[in-house]
Amino acid sequence: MTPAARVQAAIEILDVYLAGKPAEQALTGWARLSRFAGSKDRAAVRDHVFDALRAQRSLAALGGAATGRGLMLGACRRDGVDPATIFTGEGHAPVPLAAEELAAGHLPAEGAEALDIPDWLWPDFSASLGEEADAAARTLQGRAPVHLRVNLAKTDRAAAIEALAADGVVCEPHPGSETALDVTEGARRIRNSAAYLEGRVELQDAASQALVEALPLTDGMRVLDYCAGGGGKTLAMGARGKLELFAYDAAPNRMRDLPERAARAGLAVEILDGDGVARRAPFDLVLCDVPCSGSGAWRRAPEGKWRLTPEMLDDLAATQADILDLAAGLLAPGGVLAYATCSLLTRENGDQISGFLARHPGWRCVWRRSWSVAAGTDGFFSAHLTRDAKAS
Ligand SMILES: C[S@@+](CC[C@H](N)C(=O)[O-])C[C@H]1O[C@@H](n2cnc3c(N)ncnc32)[C@H](O)[C@@H]1O
Repeated sequence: MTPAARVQAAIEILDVYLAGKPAEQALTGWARLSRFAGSKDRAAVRDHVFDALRAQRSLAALGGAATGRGLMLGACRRDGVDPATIFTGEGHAPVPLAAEELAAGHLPAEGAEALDIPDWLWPDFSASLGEEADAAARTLQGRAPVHLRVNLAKTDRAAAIEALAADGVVCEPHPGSETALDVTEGARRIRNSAAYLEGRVELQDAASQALVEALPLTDGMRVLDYCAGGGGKTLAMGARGKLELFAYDAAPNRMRDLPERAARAGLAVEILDGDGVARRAPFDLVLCDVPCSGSGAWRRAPEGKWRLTPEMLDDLAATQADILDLAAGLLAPGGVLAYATCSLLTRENGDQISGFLARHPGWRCVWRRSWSVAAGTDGFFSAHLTRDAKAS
């Protein structure tokens, strides 16, 4: 495919997304009908689509329309590419721009539009991040780094770097965590590398790893990952010591790959349903990596930024509080309730902790930390809560 044909494919996919289909499904639908597209074409089209989604609002302003063509025209204008070289109408290129399209478009207004944050969220976003708000929003307009977690139960960082390099994946240690690698070249080869296939490394953001590194885990502990999802943090916890590991998720289907991933990592994880959680309680540590806005990870999942509504945020906040209240009842005396989000919003972070402490006298927060996207990781928040011995 020519560069212009790739842009035309992105335009078509973006139109399907803008009509309401999730971007991944729109991409898969296009790929199915486009057997002629090679792997480089597919990767380039995907990059166009996700680059446009991260900056959907500002590109629509620059391109004069919230359509596939408007977004890709906005991208040309933003990147200093002459649109006439792409919108040529030759072969599979986008048809030439009409006079109205050429005349449309404006510089995005300073603030939420230029920074690609929904208007309704901007007050919350800027209050949560203070002086860092603009820089964080700008970071979220760009691509996310690719990080790996070295499974210390199987190898060490230096050996993992060497093994990955042999398969064309170039990495360097990431300062955010002792297990983290920053992939600087060859990210698309990771899934076929021997180190990945043999469970010596896993894909995981460095802040996720640091959050698990901070958990007070010691051998023999009974640990429940209460919102386990795909189990990224379950496995990271398992690599930290000889734990009795349990995983639960309200959507059990999300844990479907966990047994295979655990086996690859050399770990045993008992998957529980709701009754199983009650039966196997109490636990020494319960990690609640709760459902959230995902605002700290909007570089990876930019659709979340545009699909989030005030009502969804209200529902998420209520669920987060419910999960904390329920998980508190699953702990053994002296146990630790660990809360985590990949959110940048105070409402989902510090406010949840103060709300919990207000509802549960006798509990205190013994540790908390935020990770900013400016530090080259996803944005995360985590806090550890425990109950005073007298109150147990
Ligand atoms: C942020 S994701 C977890 C990601 C996962 N810990 C990881 O590291 O890959 C949040 C998870 O919480 C689950 N969830 C949502 N509501 C829940 C609830 N009320 N109780 C338990 N899990 C819930 C979702 O299905 C989702 O998988």
